[in-house]
Amino acid sequence: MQICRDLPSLRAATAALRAAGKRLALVPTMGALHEGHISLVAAGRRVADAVAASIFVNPLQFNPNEDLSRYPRDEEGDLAKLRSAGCDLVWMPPVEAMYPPGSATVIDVAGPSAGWEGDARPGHFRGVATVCCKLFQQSQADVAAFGEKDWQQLQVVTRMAADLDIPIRILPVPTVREADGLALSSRNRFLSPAERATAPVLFRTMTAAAGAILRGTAVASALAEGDATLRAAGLVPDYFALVEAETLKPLAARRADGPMRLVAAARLGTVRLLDNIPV
Ligand SMILES: Nc1ncnc2c1ncn2[C@@H]1O[C@H](COP(=O)(O)OP(=O)(O)OP(=O)(O)O)[C@@H](O)[C@H]1O
Ligand SMILES: CC(C)(CO)[C@@H](O)C(=O)[O-]
Ligand code: BAL
Repeated sequence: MQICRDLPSLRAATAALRAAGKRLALVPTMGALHEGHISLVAAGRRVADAVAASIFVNPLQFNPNEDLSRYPRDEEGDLAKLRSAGCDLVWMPPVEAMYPPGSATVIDVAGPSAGWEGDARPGHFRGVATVCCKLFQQSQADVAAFGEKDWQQLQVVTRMAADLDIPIRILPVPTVREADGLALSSRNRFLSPAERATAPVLFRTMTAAAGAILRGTAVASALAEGDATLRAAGLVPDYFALVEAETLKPLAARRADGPMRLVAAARLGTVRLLDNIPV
């Protein structure tokens, strides 16, 4: 497994793969890797000949009041996991290599960036879209794997790549969950044992609300009941909503003309849990 920390060495490594006729899959991450990330590497391996993972905690997608400084980092553990997952290349640039002095270009994706995470974390998707566009250009990958766990991010990145005519396929990968339903996330390590025991209520409540909507319960009452269940369990929801799957536009009633998604974010102690399921 080759480790690249500067752009010339990444370019040389990917050029060699292309010269050998290999298709490259990119797995963008912020490190602190878990089985969710490893499933992205496995998905990449299924559709390409080589997999490059990036590890970069992107300051541009954090607000000043957010948890950039306490974002978990574990370079040694991450590299060991990627090696045993069969990853071929790791791109881990320092911040100055990603954003050299004088950098002045950002990417704003309207449409799916609006609302939900876009409201809760102003500027977040500008940072995500900008760094993903740079990662696509730097790696020249054929495919990029993204987890469905960050559903809105997946739609923003898909829209951005299409709008900017970037020749890359965005590959969605299903959410990996603990046995009790909690979606794996690097931030779960900050849950206390009591909070960890409570956390699966989010997935259970979403599943119940999706079932109620499919059985014909009015969308507003299914969502209100879900919100109340979360609050009763000690979570503080930022949102609990039914949306059009691709545009993230809120739905006040079931749609018959395309896929729907239930999206939710809720705070539990100092941790913000994020999840979504199809309806
Ligand atoms: N449980 C999961 N199942 C599938 N993919 C996941 C899962 N968790 C994260 N991913 C995907 O891994 C990629 C990198 O995500 P990231 O490094 O932010 O991990 P994370 O665990 O979501 O961390 P955090 O939520 O604390 O930021 C994204 O495409 C994300 O959707
Ligand atoms: C896609 C990503 C690696 C961009 O920094 C990040 O938002 C993440 O880890 O989901
Ligand atoms: N998974 C999205 C990365 C972030 O929380 O900033």
